Amino acid sequence: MIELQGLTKQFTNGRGIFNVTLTVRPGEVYGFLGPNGAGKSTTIRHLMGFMKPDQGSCQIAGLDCWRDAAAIQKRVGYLPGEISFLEGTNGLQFLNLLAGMRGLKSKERRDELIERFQLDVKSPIRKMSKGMKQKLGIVAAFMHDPDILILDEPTSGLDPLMQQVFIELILEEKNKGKTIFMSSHIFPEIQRTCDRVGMIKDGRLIAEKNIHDLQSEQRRVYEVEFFDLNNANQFIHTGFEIIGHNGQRVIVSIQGNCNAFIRELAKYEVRSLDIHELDLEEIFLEYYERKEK
Ligand SMILES: Nc1ncnc2c1ncn2[C@@H]1O[C@H](COP(=O)(O)OP(=O)(O)OP(=O)(O)O)[C@@H](O)[C@H]1O
Repeated sequence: MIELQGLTKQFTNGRGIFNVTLTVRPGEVYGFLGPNGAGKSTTIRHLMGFMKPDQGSCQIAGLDCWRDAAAIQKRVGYLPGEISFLEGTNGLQFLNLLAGMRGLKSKERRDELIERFQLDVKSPIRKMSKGMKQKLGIVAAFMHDPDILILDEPTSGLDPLMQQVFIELILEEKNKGKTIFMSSHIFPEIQRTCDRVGMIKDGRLIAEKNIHDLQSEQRRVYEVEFFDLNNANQFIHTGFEIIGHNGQRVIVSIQGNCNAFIRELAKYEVRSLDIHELDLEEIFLEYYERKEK
């Protein structure tokens, strides 16, 4: 549904995106992760046809993002990273203007979204807070019920309650079979909504993972407290990766299958066992660190 093929854009300062190739399948929610300045917005601007690639191409639903930009902008629900609004309008006037441009007749979906996000649409846009403007941008992106959504840091500026409302909206859209590409810094929302994640760093896609694979290949950290100090001392020489040891307490890191570890542990009297599962943020940092070595 969304295809990027060797997408490259180098700015005069040498920064940009380089040879980005990825595919988002119909009905998939794809999370695009990366630190500040990694190239997420630049990639998204190419998808929306606002930038012409130096090399490579991108397509949405068979349309070329640069050549067929107008058709893409009409079809796709887009939330920019930084939204520019028309001066002197209020929220409702802005939404009406967009609805007019899209030839949108029904106001039902729009009003439902306004209600959900508790948006005061009568308020002049210049008086709106960052979060209010973000909610207005979300309503604008979703109100024409598009089957493809491209969202640049969609929850930026939203409070935790509204982040939750947003996650529920994404899950609903996903159930309806929508194709969603979204960039984010916020790991729990990616973890809860996305099927696959791509990680971009310095303009290059450094990893692409199915969210379940990412979770299953992840490392777990076990904190074991033995009854007997001798047992603890014995255990640390059995070949497992020990990342901490203090008296009867031993901290062990296990990648993947934990059977051998459980079998070894069963030989001792154990007072307590705590398991710490790395969350997506920690996994992501591990990936970055590995790539740096
Ligand atoms: N028009 C431009 N001219 C020159 N450099 C640019 C331009 N747009 C982006 N860049 C540079 O390209 C790199 C990628 O920027 P981009 O905005 O795509 O990053 P991002 O991943 O969206 O970051 P953030 O999370 O901070 O929004 C940055 O180093 C940025 O300074």
